[in-house]
Amino acid sequence: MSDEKAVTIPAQADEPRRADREVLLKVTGLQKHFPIKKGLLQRQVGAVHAVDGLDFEVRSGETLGVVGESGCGKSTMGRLITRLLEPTGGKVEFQGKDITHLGVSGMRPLRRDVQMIFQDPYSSLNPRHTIGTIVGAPFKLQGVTPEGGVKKEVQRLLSVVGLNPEHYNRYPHEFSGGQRQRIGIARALALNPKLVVADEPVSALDVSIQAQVVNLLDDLQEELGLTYVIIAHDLSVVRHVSDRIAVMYLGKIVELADRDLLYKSPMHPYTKALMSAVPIPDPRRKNAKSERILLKGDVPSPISPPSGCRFHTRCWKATEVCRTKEPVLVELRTGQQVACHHPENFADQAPQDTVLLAVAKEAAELVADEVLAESAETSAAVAAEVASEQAEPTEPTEPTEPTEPTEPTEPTEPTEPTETAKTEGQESTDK
Ligand SMILES: Nc1ncnc2c1ncn2[C@@H]1O[C@H](COP(=O)(O)OP(=O)(O)OP(=O)(O)O)[C@@H](O)[C@H]1O
Repeated sequence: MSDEKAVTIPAQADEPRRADREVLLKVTGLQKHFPIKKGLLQRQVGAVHAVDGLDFEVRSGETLGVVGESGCGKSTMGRLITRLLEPTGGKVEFQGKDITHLGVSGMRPLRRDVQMIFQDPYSSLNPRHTIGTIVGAPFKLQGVTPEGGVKKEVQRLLSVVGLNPEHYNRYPHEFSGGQRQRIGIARALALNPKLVVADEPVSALDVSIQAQVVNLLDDLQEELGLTYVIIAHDLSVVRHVSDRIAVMYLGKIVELADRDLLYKSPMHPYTKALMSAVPIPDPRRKNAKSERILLKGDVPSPISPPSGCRFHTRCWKATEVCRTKEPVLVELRTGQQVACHHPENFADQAPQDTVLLAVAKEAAELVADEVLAESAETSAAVAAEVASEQAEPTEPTEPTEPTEPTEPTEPTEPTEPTETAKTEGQESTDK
């Protein structure tokens, strides 16, 4: 079968800048707390804080990658923004319209514009229906008759995703995993959506097929002008397709950055740990020793998340401020927001707080020495680079970043390389 046929469409010239594009999706303070009920009376005894205050926006035509370990709330976030779940708090706006609490009938017209692709192509397709019925179902549900009829349109969609249109009458079991995911993609595209939320679209697939499906999504985006939110637990999946990446930890975004910035100089220690877990073919690192950061234990329970910075129980940089004060997600560098008191590759945001917590010392034992040394070095080097970049414009004495952090009690010294080097050095010696 024609499963892995790639759809190649030339890249579009002079794309508008991201900032000039329409904000398609805007999420403010988004929360989902699943109640925990007990006893005969089903009284609520607690809640799973699956998503606990997300703020981000997605602009038309861009791809936002969302990554994080299992259980950090990625899927719940995906279901909230597609309104398959009702948020507990916060706001979801689509094209400027508040859709947070729209009911079934209110959501109906929007269902055309927002579609979801699911992780498991085996369970998401009804085995008793032909792929013609499956891909044509959205037309039936929405009462839409495409030009030329449903069959013709379904066959067109099948060929768009690289499947043989002649296989219209076949059943899902006759297809491989990669082909089934293509069927799922064809179904999601049927109504010509604006936003597609793909929840781990390739993680159930064989590694050899993953790249083909990711490339297909990429090609379709260019051809159809789609906007994606792609959820993955693995940074390698989102690396090549995302414009920006949000890193989630225990229901929160800890870092949200332009893809290149994130890979070049991750700021949150959690991002750095996630990245070090993925072998990245980087020629500059080919002679480097193993830089793996092993994270201690599992993600803590979202029923009672840790105080302050939720990552402090596993972070090798955690100090008292991390335990007591929740860091705010702020734009420390243009295009890079981070919620951390002691970011990597940047000036310390709480330089006065240098005594490591006991858990941090334990966590540091799992971090390779090279990483700890590199942490100190790169922070100094990047801060120096930032300082020299900022020295180039006409006002060489102006040290401020374009966007000011909103945290008023945390005065930052983003461009002071010696401060970073000193703080990082202090931390290293503290260990
Ligand atoms: N319907 C539900 N009722 C109660 N708790 C839930 C429900 N759905 C998800 N959770 C919990 O919310 C937390 C976040 O789950 P979610 O599936 O969103 O995480 P995830 O990052 O997508 O993980 P995975 O990659 O394993 O799917 C988990 O602790 C999960 O057990």
